[in-house]
Parts: sequence; C-alpha cells; structure tokens
Amino acid sequence: MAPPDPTALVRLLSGWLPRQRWFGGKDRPIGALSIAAATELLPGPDPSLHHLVVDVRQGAVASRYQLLLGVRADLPAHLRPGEIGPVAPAGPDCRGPAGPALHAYDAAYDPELTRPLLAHMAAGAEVGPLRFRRAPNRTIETGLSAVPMSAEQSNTSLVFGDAYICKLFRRLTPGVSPDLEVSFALSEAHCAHVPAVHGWIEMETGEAGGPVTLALLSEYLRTATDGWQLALTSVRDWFASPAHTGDGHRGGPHSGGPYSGTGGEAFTGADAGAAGGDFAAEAGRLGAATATVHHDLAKAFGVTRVPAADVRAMARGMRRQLDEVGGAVPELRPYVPAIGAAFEEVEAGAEDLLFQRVHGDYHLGQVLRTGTGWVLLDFEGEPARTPAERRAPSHPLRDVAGMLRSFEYAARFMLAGNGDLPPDAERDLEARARAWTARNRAAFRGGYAAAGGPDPAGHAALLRAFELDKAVYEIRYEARNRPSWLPVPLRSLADLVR
Ligand SMILES: Nc1ncnc2c1ncn2[C@@H]1O[C@H](COP(=O)(O)OP(=O)(O)O)[C@@H](O)[C@H]1O
Ligand SMILES: O=P(O)(O)O[C@H]1O[C@H](CO)[C@@H](O[C@H]2O[C@H](CO)[C@@H](O)[C@H](O)[C@H]2O)[C@H](O)[C@H]1O
Repeated sequence: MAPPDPTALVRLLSGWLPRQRWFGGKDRPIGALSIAAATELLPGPDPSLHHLVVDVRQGAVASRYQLLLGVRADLPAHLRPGEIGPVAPAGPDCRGPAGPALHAYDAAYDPELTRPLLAHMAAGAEVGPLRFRRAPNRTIETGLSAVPMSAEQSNTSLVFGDAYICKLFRRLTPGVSPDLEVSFALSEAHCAHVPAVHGWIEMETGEAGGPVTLALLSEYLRTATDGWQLALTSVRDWFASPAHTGDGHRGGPHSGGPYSGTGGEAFTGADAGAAGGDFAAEAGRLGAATATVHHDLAKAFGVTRVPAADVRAMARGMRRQLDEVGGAVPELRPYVPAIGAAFEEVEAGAEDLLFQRVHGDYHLGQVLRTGTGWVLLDFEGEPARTPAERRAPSHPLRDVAGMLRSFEYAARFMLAGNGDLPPDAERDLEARARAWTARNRAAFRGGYAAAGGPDPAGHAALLRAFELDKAVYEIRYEARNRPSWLPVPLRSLADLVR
C-alpha cells in the first residue's frame, strides 16, 4: 500500500497531536508541523506500518515527536481510539491524492504491527535509518503480542506477553536518551534496583551526539505495584481509620519510634503509624534503595567536585525558573518572595559540593515494589528540561527532595478528592494528611541516610531549596498538563515556606 498523502497527514496531525497526553506543548498553538523523516517498516499492502518523525514549531519552541503510523483500508473497532483520520494514498509523485480514503492511526495500539519490533531487536535489524539493538548477553523472546499500558504517561509503553516492556519515547531529543544511558549502565552493573535492559531502538540522524534513542526494551516486572498506588492506599486507609491520638491504644504509639519525625519533622496528635496500611517501613526501604542506586550511579558515571561558584549559579537557575513560573501562574506569586529567599540562602552559603548522575525526576510514580524490594524507573529527567540539563550531574539530594515532595503529593491528592466537608472533618483530614506526610518523609530520609546517602539533616538549606524548586516545577507541570491538579502542589507551598 502506498504511503499516505503527506499534505493531508500534516493537516490531520496538527489537530491530533495536541490531544495526546504525551504532547508537551498543550499551552501554545502549533505554528508549523512537518514530517522530518518517514521510514516504511512494513510495506503491507494492508495494513502497512510507517515510522514518522514529526517536527512541531510553536512560536520560538521547536520540538520533535515520533509516531508509529498504521494505515488500513478498514479500521477494526479496537483500533478506533487511536484513529488519526482518513488519508488518501500518495500519488506517484508522492504529493497528490490518489485512490480511495484509508485510515491512518496510532499503530502503538495495534499488536499485529508492533510484534515485529521485538523480532527486529532480537535480530539486530537495520531498516533505513532505524537501528534495532539487543543488549549484549541478553536474550529477546520473539512472537509475543503487545498490550499498551493504560497508565497516564509522558511516553507510550507496550507490554509484550509478560516478559518485556517497551517504552516508545514520544518526544525525541538529540543523542542517546538519559533513560537508556543510565538504565543500561545500572543493568550492566547488575544493580538489583533497576529492571534489566534487553534492547533498544535508535535512529541514525547524522547529527552530533550520536543516534537518537527511539525506544527502550526492559524486563517487565509483572507482579510489581507502583509506589504512588501503594502510597494512596495507605493514605486512604489512614483517612478512614477511627480517630485516635497515638496515646498507646490500637497498636500505637509510633510517636517515639524510629519514624516519628527525625530530621525536624516531628508531628503530634494523630498517629499515622497506628493505621493498618502503614507505609513507613516501605518508605524507609525506599530510602535505602535510593541510596544504593545513587552509590551505583556514582560508581558507573563518577563523581565531580563542583566549585561554590557553580552552586551559586545553580541557585540562580532556580530563581530564574521561579520568576518564569510566577509570571505564568498567578497563584504562585504570593509565595515568590519566600521561595526566592530560600534560593538566596543557598547562594549566600554556597560551598563546594560533590555532584553525580542522579534520577532527575524522582517521585512515587517512578518506583515499583516487587516481591523482593523497590525498583527505580524512568531515568529521563524532568520532561521540561533541556537534554543537557537532564544529563548534567547534580546533587543526590535533588532526588531525595523529589521523593519527599511526592509523599506530600499523595496525601494532598487524597485530601483534594474529599470534596466539601464540614469544617471539623476538614480539619481532621488536614491533620491526618500532615501526620502521614511527616511520618513517611522521616522514614524515607532515615532509610536513605542509614544506607549511606549524604545525610539530609546535614544539608538542610540545600534540601529545602531543592524541594521548593521541585514544587515550582510541579506547578508549571500541572498548569500545563493537568490544570485540575494545580491545587495539589499549590496548597503545600504554605507549609513549605513556613
Ligand atoms: N519494568 C517495568 N515493569 C513493570 N511495569 C513497568 C516497568 N517499567 C514501567 N512500568 C510501568 O509503566 C509506568 C510508566 O513508566 P515510565 O518509565 O515512568 O514511563 P514515562 O516516562 O512515560 O512516565 C510506570 O509507572 C510503571 O507503572
Ligand atoms: O511523566 P513523568 O513520570 O516523567 O513525570 C511527569 O509527570 C508526573 C505525573 O505523572 C509528575 O509528578 C507529579 O505527580 C505525581 C503524581 O501523579 C507525584 O507522584 C509527583 O510527586 C509529582 O511531581 C512529574 O513531576 C512530571 O515530571
């Protein structure tokens, strides 16, 4: 089957792309869209599969996305949710419309078309500029069908049988993806806290920085549950448990125990440790796993002594982001002076620090609990940062701050979901949310320090600045991507700037 008429496709993609969860520029209109590369992966005749690289310009911002484009004469019902629209096959000169309309759709949802990706990786195939790779000393079982994950994601992941998960990066950045680079290095080092990497797909572009990573194939952890879901279950359980004060009955008190607010996070009153679904032991183990991964990252990529001048520059970078987000999100403005003061404190007290590769966008949705322990995922860094920023070494407490924020997020998210409550009930839940957050943050910090990570208590100003910087990032992220979530990070600012 001939490839679709590019003019019609460009028009359809301009309407379809902004509706996709993974499209990063939803807050700006598309100025121009063009197809930078098209590779026929399966000629068909029906269906056919094409790999597209699409360039999008929005004002001064240029971004690049990839798409697996399926084309069929008839679109079965199960593929209709991925429909992009009707296209005519390209004419002989590849421009004019010719023949009856065909259906163009997102082929990530079509197991018939995604199955060959696995076979290509196993064989180390090369199709046009696309290179399919198998990791050294790893096997890839072929013939498995893929089911796309339903999770809300920045990318699209396909689960092949129950053996592999293949993440198709949606937004492409020059060179090797930090996710592949870091996951592969840790997998080769047999780090127990990352899934094994089995293969990847890359594209030769001739640009500096080497081939662009298109996809990452990892071991699928079938029985794992993600940290966000586990944390929400624990908060829900704690919110629903009968009122008690942590004075010893119902299995308490935990207020004198190891997770009772070490590191200046004391809480009183409601005892979050007395609820059935207590998460603190898991939070402690997660802290320890994080310290182990930081240790393995330092071993694999090295450690750099960063002079105080660069630490000052980092604090000024935080200030710049604060001003940008404050300009775009009016609700942040009342907090700008206090947040700015925290960044100035780091700038004023700057000293040399040891930097290394870190996770970069660390939160409860990036960790899975398997039967044997915690596993870390998605070493891509924050989607809104430049590739150079994502790859740059940083202080490991940046990740600690990300996870501390995430405990706060889980409790606030559950709080926000309770609608209008009588004032007493609202006060009670607010106190419970604070108690749960304090307990789990303390447990995580304790586990991290005990396993050899830099002691969070010894770097209080730096950790606070990282947390505030993350909160500012989250406010921009939510304003752009999930406006109904904006109150979640905003409401925690009052506590954070106290
Ligand atoms: N190896 C794996 N085994 C099981 N589930 C996984 C694995 N990798 C990712 N997942 C699931 O897919 C979700 C999204 O993965 P992630 O790498 O964070 O993608 P994205 O970059 O698109 O956010 C995770 O939250 C997790 O639930
Ligand atoms: O898509 P990614 O996982 O790479 O990360 C982006 O999206 C995350 C949300 O899906 C966002 O995380 C924020 O929400 C989480 C709950 O959904 C919460 O656990 C995090 O603490 C909070 O930062 C992340 O910031 C963003 O980069």
